[in-house]
Amino acid sequence: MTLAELVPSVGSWTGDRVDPRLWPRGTVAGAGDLLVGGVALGVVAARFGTPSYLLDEADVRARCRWFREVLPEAEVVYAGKALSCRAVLRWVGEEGLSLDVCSAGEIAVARSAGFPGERILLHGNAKTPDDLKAAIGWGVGRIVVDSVDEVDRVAALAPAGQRVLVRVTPDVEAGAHRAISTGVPWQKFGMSVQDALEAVRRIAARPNLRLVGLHCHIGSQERRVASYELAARRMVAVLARVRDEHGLVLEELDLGGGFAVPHLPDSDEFDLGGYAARVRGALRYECGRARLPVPRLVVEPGRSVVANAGVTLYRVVGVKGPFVAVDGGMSDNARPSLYGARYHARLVGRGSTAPRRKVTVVGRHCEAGDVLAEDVLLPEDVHAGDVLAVPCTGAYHHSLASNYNQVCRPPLIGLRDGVATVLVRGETEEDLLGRDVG
Ligand SMILES: Cc1ncc(COP(=O)(O)O)c(C=O)c1O
Ligand SMILES: N[C@@H](CCCC[NH3+])C(=O)O
Repeated sequence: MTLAELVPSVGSWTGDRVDPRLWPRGTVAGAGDLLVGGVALGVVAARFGTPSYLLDEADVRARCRWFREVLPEAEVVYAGKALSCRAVLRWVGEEGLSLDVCSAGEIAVARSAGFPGERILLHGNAKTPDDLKAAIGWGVGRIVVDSVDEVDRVAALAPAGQRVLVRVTPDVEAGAHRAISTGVPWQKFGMSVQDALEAVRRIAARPNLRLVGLHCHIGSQERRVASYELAARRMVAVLARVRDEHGLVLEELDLGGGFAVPHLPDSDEFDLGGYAARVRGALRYECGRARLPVPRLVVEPGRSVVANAGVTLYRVVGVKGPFVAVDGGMSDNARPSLYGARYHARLVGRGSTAPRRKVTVVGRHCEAGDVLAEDVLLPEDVHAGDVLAVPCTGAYHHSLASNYNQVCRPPLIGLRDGVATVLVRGETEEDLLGRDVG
């Protein structure tokens, strides 16, 4: 499907304003529809059905370049848990990013995409023997050790010279929700400074392991640059203790990801320029004070690479009072129910001059909490059969999708230069029944 086939008059695509922070860059409104990646959303809904996840390739690539340009001194590692499929891994790999994985399954996708093992980091608080074997089988560059007793498990399987990092909990409270705050002592990831020093001691005693750095990830959907700056300062203090107590000067400092993305119109983008300046300054200052060389910075963005490049299309099934019910829900977007996340929605595929009213877009699942978007303004004449587009759905939607109520998971459609391509096909009832062998 080409742009020319879809859009008879590109000149008419200049209608109402589309918030460029919320929708994929280059999204154009007009003629009652939105053009994303050069493709009209109403046409995509008709061709591929609903619900469908859409992903703008140019936008994903632009966001990869944004990280590399703003942080030229850093290694940028895409956190594949946000959205992992072969096409996306090829795009981020071509844009020069490394990759963070946390399971044998994610390694299988990376392998199948031909993502070089050398540029992969393995994470996980409970890496199974299969995860470790898959990682080592693909020759992953680095393994991030998450506990003291994991050192022995990694060492038992690792080849000579395996590079490792130690994950530290810097006691910085961050993240938009308790469930995604990962830098504090009361959650399961990483180690206290004391345990990290013990892990360093054990790693140093293992001839096949080479400790190259420390890691922390303070949380997700974090807006405050100051939280990262604090984490950077605390991590340099740990680097200094590793040097003082073990005589090791580590070359890398991985400060993780978690950079917040805008979910609603007019919300701010993460201040990546401010992050670069303040983290850079903090590292220089603290390393100078501790007489340490400034380590190579590693960052691990997931959502900020793919979230706003994604849009989900739903078809309205019915309207009841304030509720507009659609043909998807918590099986394709678990985030409102998991984290109280809020979303925007917009009518696409047809224009409407009807006055707007505040509605709640709800899903089709058997849960009262199956709410996709609260308090959104939609035209009063929205009715069954209409198509709604929900932006900011590229991260942790496809990857968190389920078959709740035996609903099939939607396809993932790539959009680029006016062409829509299936990246991951939608599930069918045959897929569901194929596993049910009892
Ligand atoms: C270790 C690690 N790195 C990076 C990320 C990426 O986070 P986000 O997608 O919020 O950038 C996560 C997930 O929160 C993580 O656990
Ligand atoms: N899945 C979460 C974030 C956790 C990411 C991994 N530590 C989200 O949707 O925001």
